[in-house]
Amino acid sequence: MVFVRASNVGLRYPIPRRVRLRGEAAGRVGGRFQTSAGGSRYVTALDGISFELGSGDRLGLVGTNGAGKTTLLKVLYGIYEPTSGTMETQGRVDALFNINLGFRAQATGRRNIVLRGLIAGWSMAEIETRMDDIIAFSELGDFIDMPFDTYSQGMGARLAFAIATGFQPEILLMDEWIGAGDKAFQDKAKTRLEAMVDKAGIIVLASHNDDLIKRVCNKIMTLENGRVASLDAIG
Ligand SMILES: Nc1ncnc2c1ncn2[C@@H]1O[C@H](COP(=O)(O)OP(=O)(O)OP(=O)(O)O)[C@@H](O)[C@H]1O
Repeated sequence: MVFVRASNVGLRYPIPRRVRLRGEAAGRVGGRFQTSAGGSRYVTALDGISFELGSGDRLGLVGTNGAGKTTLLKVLYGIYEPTSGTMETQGRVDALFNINLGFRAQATGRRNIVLRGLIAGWSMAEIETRMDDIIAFSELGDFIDMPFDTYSQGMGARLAFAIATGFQPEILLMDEWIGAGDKAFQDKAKTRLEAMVDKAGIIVLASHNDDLIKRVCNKIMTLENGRVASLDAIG
């Protein structure tokens, strides 16, 4: 069974001692500055976040700059442990929220496919059987044997998307990366995402693009300064 369960999740980033804050009025963007009883200072990026997702759910994360969307994706992916509350996920998770994350710059596209497959827990034989499909979907042709750091942003995005979906994650986490692909690729990517959802996966998509959210998602969560302002079904 595939699920995501967030219970009262909080995440605080420590503020280095050398940083001097001059007490400006609270801004419209970002998390909240807080000071603990012991005098340590934090940016509270997530505060009391609770929600549950099951098979076929596609959650759109929206909110102003600094509202906590990327931080929530990172907690979901396991990059950060919540500083309070619990985040439980069941299912194979892959992420597409920083195109360069998890790629070896000097390795070829082909080698990166192998490395990502191994990290996701697939055997070499299983990786080989998916390799042609991933390369074909990326449309990189001979560029697949060029080093990753020679790719344009959109080419990197194509490979990242082809890999993340090619290894059939059950939970796919994404942000604005999709804007990096050209129009033809975005259409193709959307069709592939829909097919993935049909197989009863979970998608969490953080975006400022309302159209994209409406096309892909069935739930929408608005974050405000790290808190859930609303969580609604759409569609
Ligand atoms: N490494 C860090 N150290 C300190 N504060 C951080 C760090 N990373 C993020 N923050 C803060 O956490 C808050 C939430 O940031 P986050 O990147 O999650 O926002 P976001 O909703 O994804 O924003 P955007 O729409 O601009 O991408 C912001 O106030 C940001 O300054």
